[in-house]
Amino acid sequence: MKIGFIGAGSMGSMLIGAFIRTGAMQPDNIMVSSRTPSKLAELAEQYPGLQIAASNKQAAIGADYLFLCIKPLDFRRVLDEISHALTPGQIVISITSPVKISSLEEMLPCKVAKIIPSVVNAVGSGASLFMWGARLTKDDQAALWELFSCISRPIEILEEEVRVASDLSSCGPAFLAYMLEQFIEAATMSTGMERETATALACEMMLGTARLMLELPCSPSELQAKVSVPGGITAAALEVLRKTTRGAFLQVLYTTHEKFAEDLDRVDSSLFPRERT
Ligand SMILES: NC(=O)C1=CN([C@@H]2O[C@H](COP(=O)(O)OP(=O)(O)OC[C@H]3O[C@@H](n4cnc5c(N)ncnc54)[C@H](O)[C@@H]3O)[C@@H](O)[C@H]2O)C=CC1
Ligand SMILES: O=C(O)[C@@H]1CCC=N1
Repeated sequence: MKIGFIGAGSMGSMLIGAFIRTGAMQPDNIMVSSRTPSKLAELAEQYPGLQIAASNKQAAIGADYLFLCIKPLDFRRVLDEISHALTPGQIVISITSPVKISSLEEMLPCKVAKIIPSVVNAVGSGASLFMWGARLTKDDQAALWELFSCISRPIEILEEEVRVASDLSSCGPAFLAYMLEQFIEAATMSTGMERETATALACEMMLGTARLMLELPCSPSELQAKVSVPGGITAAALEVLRKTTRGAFLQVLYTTHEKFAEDLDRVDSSLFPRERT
């Protein structure tokens, strides 16, 4: 078994670490290439046995799975380097939303899957968003599903809904971290509570809130009702929160979708410069 990774930034390193820690991958089976050599040295030191590739092509040759953990506008260069080294039986996994499966299948001779991870997969939590390329067999799909089950909850989505799904699953941790930051800041500023205490309370609360909604299960409104004693403190404060944040997430989604539409155009022009511009 050979597993190649191209790109060892935030997501490449996260996936390698999570797969190794859960025993889903052995370091000896992994070969990584990246534009940033310091990241590669760090990974090799952290996971003895992991191999550093001299080039992207070397990481690609003979890999059963090849993860492309690079940004959308880096795809053209990397695909040009590796496309001739790939064969039909290999599986390329792209983790980036604006590069379409159809584009990858047009440019590569192998099978393709698009799987969007989330930073929270680092702790075996969160979802991974699955979109299948046309060349994958049922066995390929089952094997990828099992692999990602070790670090996340795989959820199949339509490629057309990748933006909103990524907003919830992959951008979401940043959005909620921002809101927690505001909550913690308010607690420490207004009462003088230690930041460490406020942070621990807020994090445990967030973890428990999500678990309760999934495990009980209950809807967000049911959970609000459970906590809000009639005429009590939470109900009064929720009114303030509703007024001050109304429409905030519609604005957030409007922003991500607008940026995504621009990215799709830029990626398409970079992948197919003559044909489609
Ligand atoms: N950061 C996140 O939470 C998530 C990111 N993604 C997607 O994952 C992709 C990677 O994101 P990050 O890891 O956060 O970015 P990053 O900037 O941390 O890492 C990108 C890596 O690609 C390497 N690279 C660039 N050009 C290269 C080339 N020609 N050859 C070899 N390596 C090259 C860079 O050296 C860098 O290590 C992006 O497309 C992003 O949209 C998806 C889900 C979540
Ligand atoms: O901010 C970004 O563009 C990436 C996509 C999903 C999460 N991070």
